[in-house]
Amino acid sequence: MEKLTVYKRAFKDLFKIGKTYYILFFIESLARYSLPFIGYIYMTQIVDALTRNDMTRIPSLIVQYLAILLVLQLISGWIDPLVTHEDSLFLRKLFAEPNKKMLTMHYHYAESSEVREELDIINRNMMSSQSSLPMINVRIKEMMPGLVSIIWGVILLTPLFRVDTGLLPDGFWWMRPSLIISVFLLLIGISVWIQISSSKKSGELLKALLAELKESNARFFYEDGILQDFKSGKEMRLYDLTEKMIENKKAESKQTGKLLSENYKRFRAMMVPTTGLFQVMTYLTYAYIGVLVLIGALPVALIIQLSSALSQMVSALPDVIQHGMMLISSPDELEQYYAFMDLPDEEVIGSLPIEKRLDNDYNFVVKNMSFSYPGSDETVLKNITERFEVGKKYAIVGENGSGKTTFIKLLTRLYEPSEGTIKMNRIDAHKYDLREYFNLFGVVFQDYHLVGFSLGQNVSVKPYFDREKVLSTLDKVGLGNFVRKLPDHLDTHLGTEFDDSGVNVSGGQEQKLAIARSLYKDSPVMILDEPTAALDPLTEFEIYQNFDNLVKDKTAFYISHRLSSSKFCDEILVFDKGKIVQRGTHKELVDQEGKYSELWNAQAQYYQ
Ligand SMILES: Nc1ncnc2c1ncn2[C@@H]1O[C@H](COP(=O)(O)OP(=O)(O)OP(=O)(O)O)[C@@H](O)[C@H]1O
Repeated sequence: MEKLTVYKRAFKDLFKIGKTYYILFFIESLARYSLPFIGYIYMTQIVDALTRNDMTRIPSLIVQYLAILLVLQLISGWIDPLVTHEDSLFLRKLFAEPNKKMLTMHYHYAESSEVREELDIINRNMMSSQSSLPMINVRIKEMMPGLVSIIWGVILLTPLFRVDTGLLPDGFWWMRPSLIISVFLLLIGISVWIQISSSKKSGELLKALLAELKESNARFFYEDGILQDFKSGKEMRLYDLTEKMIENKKAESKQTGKLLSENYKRFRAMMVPTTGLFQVMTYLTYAYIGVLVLIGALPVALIIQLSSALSQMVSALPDVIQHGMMLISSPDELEQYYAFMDLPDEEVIGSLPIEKRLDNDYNFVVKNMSFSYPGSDETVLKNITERFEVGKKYAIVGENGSGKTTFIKLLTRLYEPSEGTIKMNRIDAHKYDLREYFNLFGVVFQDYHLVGFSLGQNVSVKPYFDREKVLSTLDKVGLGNFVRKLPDHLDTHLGTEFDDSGVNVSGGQEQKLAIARSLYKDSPVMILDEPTAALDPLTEFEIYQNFDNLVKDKTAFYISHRLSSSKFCDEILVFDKGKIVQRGTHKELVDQEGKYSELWNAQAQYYQ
């Protein structure tokens, strides 16, 4: 993307997300920073009236001035709290954008470590407001007083153009305002150029510095995350990690602080020539205005207006230039931000609606399916061809890393096959609307996540839910009575992060909640990936016994390392190194030579 396009897009996005905030902010800034200039205008007029002995004008000038002052103060006083409120809403929305994107982008990007690292960097950049969209926002805020001063400065300096040049003494032709203003503009141009080149240098220095700090920053935020996560508290205590981490953080903060303050000093040093030049220009212009008044080419009263406008403008200029330079100094981060935001979304793929069927007749056929994870050369699934019948229970077994979970990710379309097809009811699965396709599956993954909502909301995944249905689902997984005994029943918060009256459940109970969530969804296909790993043997047995009742006439896939569980399934698929090497009932496979009997016998010997 071209630099200019990136900035245009960034401004557009900022104004889109923070439209109300910016409108209020502009009005408030205009009202607040115009106040002194209104004062200069009226002071000039009052002094002018006094010098002309025109006393009748003075009362009306004072009334006008006070009225305008009151209106402007009322506007800024009334809008100020609104701006603060809108500002915090706007920043929340702005910071949420990349995280929202993470939830809408195609899943394979969201799972890639590179993309997650990019999100981390983008979030860090955003939090520090050193780059990316929040940086532009900060610069706009910082530039605003200066911009208002410059606009007013230009307006108030216009009387210079009305100077009667005929009054200039002979030989003082060079004092013509047009010439002086041209020299003035030229000097401003030179200062801007000096400032631009020093800002460029400082930008490069800052970039080099940030690159130097990249690793230490990443470690700093990673350790921060661990220190803040109460779940890591057990290990932190038992392995005495807290002290070490705090020491590391102190050392890193010290090093970062030192590097940043050195850079700041260098930056200040670069500013010296520009600030000096602006000062000299100010003095020269004061002298010029003085001479014009002395020779009678300008009314005395205008000294107030011209000199005040000039000093405000000249002191605002270096700031505006500096912030402007900072604003255009980080296109790389913006490009990185937009490369992330432009990753394809899930919705873009597939649009066919899925017929709602009460008989759950959704069948799946996998043909010559192979798969490698994006960016990896390893073929994780190799040429799989299988047909699955509606309403059957399938066990998926195999050693670690044999491809079981990956197969489920492809079946559920979290990933697309690299080769081959998955057909659902004889149509390519990727042609279906993805949201509707996802709804076909109730899944419990190994790394399931429950969130700090109420128990009822966790099971239903909805803010308002059918309490009877949730309780009967919890009964099915053996949690009903536990929840009924809690003082707040289904409204009890899961975990105590946000609510002290919440409940911390055991690993097994969490797993039961995750199973209940997938049952409540009542999808035609159930997938349970290691759903009983944290359950005690008795509960596990109960769940298996009850499995038919739990999944009813749904098609079910059941991944488990405890092979005894596969006995409850109609068929077993045995994965080995990315291939399905055996398929059949437990009875058929256990007596056959092959991977299944090998695994079965290996496990059985521990129970003899
Ligand atoms: N996101 C990923 N990116 C790259 N490779 C991956 C990713 N997830 C899994 N793999 C690799 O794919 C292979 C199969 O992994 P998968 O999780 O499907 O195995 P599994 O049979 O479910 O294992 P386990 O029994 O340990 O859960 C492994 O070699 C794993 O390292």
